[in-house]
Amino acid sequence: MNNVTDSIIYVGANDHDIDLFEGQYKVPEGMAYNSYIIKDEKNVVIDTIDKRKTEEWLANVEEALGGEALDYLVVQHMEPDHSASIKALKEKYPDVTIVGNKKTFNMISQFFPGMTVENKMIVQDGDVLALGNHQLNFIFAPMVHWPEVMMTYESKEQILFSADGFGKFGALDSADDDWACEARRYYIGIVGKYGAQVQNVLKKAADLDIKIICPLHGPVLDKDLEYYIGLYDIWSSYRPETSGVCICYTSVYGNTKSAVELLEQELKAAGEETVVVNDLARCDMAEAVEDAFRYDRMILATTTYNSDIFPFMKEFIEHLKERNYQNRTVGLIENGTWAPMAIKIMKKAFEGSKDINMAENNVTILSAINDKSRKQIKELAAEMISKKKSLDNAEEIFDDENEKIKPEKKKGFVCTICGYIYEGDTLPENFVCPLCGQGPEVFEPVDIE
Ligand SMILES: Cc1cc2nc3c(=O)[nH]c(=O)nc-3n(C[C@H](O)[C@H](O)[C@H](O)COP(=O)(O)O)c2cc1C
Repeated sequence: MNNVTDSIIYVGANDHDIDLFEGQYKVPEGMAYNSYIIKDEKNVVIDTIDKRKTEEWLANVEEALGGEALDYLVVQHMEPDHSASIKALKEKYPDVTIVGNKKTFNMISQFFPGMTVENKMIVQDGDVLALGNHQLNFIFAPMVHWPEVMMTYESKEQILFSADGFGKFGALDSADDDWACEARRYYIGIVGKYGAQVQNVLKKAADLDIKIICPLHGPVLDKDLEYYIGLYDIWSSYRPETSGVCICYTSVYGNTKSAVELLEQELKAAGEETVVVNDLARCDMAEAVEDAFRYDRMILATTTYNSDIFPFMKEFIEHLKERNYQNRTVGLIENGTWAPMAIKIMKKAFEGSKDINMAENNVTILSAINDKSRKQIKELAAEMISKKKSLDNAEEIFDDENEKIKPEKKKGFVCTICGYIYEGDTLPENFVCPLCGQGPEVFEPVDIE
């Protein structure tokens, strides 16, 4: 049993058997499902655990309670990797009071049909639950990444229980000690679409004095918190984190791949330090998506395929758009043997995306590289070098007195059910969300980058 502090005990479990997390993410280092017990006059467990580890978790809870009663279960997130063991816990501790918000209990009735919750506490954003010395402050975090999500700030020991926020892929006993890589792939994959909502939560958290962050996946974070919060601020405001070029390609017979290799050589010869290359047919798609968001520039290289683009490239672009890919420079390379049209199709795909700076010097290969396309590749490399952003001011613009001014944020309202964002200073009366049909009551004000 690992103690987070004298009164806060980790009761989660590692899962090394899971092959795909959330049905799509490869997790070679497994997953940790975290849960925490707070011991005080009233004892609390923060979230349950995936059904794959219910028995181990119940044993951990029992050991941590040491024969004392369990008074509360706080349900921060209803996704089954956290809520699946609610029924089992209730059977073992029938007097436990379940703490959640209105949406939580709607979902409980759906995931556990027929289960009655006799002892429930429905909390509002900002409500406080006193446990004795400890005090739980509930912070709603809608669409980070489900509608019902709330975080919990324990104000005596200054601990933020951050639900899925600040989590990462990988079991706690895995050899992987590079937090950022698997936290970035996890964030961009699972939370990436909801940058505005994460910014909302970061704003609320900025007013708190936080000493420890206890996420529902990955390690407890108890030092250098500004590093982790800083990364979340970059990721959730869709700013590039690292200067570099991410090249993602597909190639059936190797000619488009040769063009990518030539471009990579040209970029490195011109002094580009970081060039990462992903073969979309063979790489982990989530890793390629992570790279696309990490770097400030991207090259997409693909074959024309039955008058469309190659399937893996189509899938990749959809993954980027679903996660609001924006604020990047993009260069395109197409291959075609009788009617190349990949550049036209890829440009169209990004038409609705924000702040995509399409390169002027794109490349068309007619089956195999020739002198003309070789020259285009050199020109594209030169343009990508010239468009390198110095990231310390990438997101800021300088006025003529060379004063750093932040681009002003626009006002908007976010639907806490589906994440749709309405841009405008006021939300029209009786506004209905075009995505999920909910009314104005589910919208919250948000600043838009
Ligand atoms: C199944 C298949 C369908 C293709 N469809 C088209 C097409 O519709 N239009 C076109 O100009 N080229 C088409 N091509 C040719 C490719 O775009 C490309 O020129 C060729 O595969 C060489 O590039 P690679 O070596 O990178 O695969 C097709 C190729 C394959 C294998």
